Amino acid sequence: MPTASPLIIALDYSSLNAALCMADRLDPLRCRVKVGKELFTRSGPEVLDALHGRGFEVFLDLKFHDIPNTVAGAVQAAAEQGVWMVNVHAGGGRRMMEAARQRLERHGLSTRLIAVTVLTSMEATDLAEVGIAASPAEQVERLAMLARDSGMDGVVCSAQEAARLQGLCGDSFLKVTPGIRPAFAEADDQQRVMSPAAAIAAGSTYLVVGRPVTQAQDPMAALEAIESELAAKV
Ligand SMILES: O=C(O)c1cc(=O)[nH]c(=O)n1[C@@H]1O[C@H](COP(=O)(O)O)[C@@H](O)[C@H]1O
Repeated sequence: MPTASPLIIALDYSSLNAALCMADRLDPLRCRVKVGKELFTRSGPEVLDALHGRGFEVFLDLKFHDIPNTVAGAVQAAAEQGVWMVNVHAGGGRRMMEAARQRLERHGLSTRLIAVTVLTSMEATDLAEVGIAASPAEQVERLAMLARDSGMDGVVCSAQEAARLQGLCGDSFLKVTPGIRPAFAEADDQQRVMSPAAAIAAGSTYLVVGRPVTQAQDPMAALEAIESELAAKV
């Protein structure tokens, strides 16, 4: 039975053991989990089997960005390992995203496929340095429309852009929002942040939360504080 919770806990750990210790304290009925580049590079697919075995739905966050054929193969490989969601970079363009979508369809794979727009660690000056004159909000909007037209199920964006995308792309287009910072947490390297309750109110479908929980002195208390904040808003 998939959880109704919008929370995705980022298991950004440097070892399989550390990630599974955290997972063992979490409840698959109350959250999903995310496996990213560091953990996957260290542990390989074993971590996916271990998390699936514990009943978690897994977002495999490897942000594929390459030529269409390579990305299509990587997305197929992820989906065949049973992950719930996988992502690519929208900046890889229409042909790359369409190839990934077609590959999943051809093999009857139902893994959710989403595209990263503008990383939540970036602000306008970072975009300017890589030659993008648009504001983060404008660039997110552009890439979200391209992602939608290229067959993506949704996008990764900051919650600050979620309300605008809700209007443009509709309810069923997933808005997966990292950069979630409850009042008790530091921003760390995130630039475009929002609190859990504000993010849901803005139209986020899923909230990706890492360090505010995983680096907290008491991770379970931090998670419960976020759950209470969300429950108070319902
Ligand atoms: O695709 C992602 O998950 C992602 C995209 C993005 O724009 N920003 C972003 O922070 N993330 C991921 O979301 C998680 C956020 O973690 P914390 O900043 O620790 O809450 C990390 O695992 C990032 O890799």
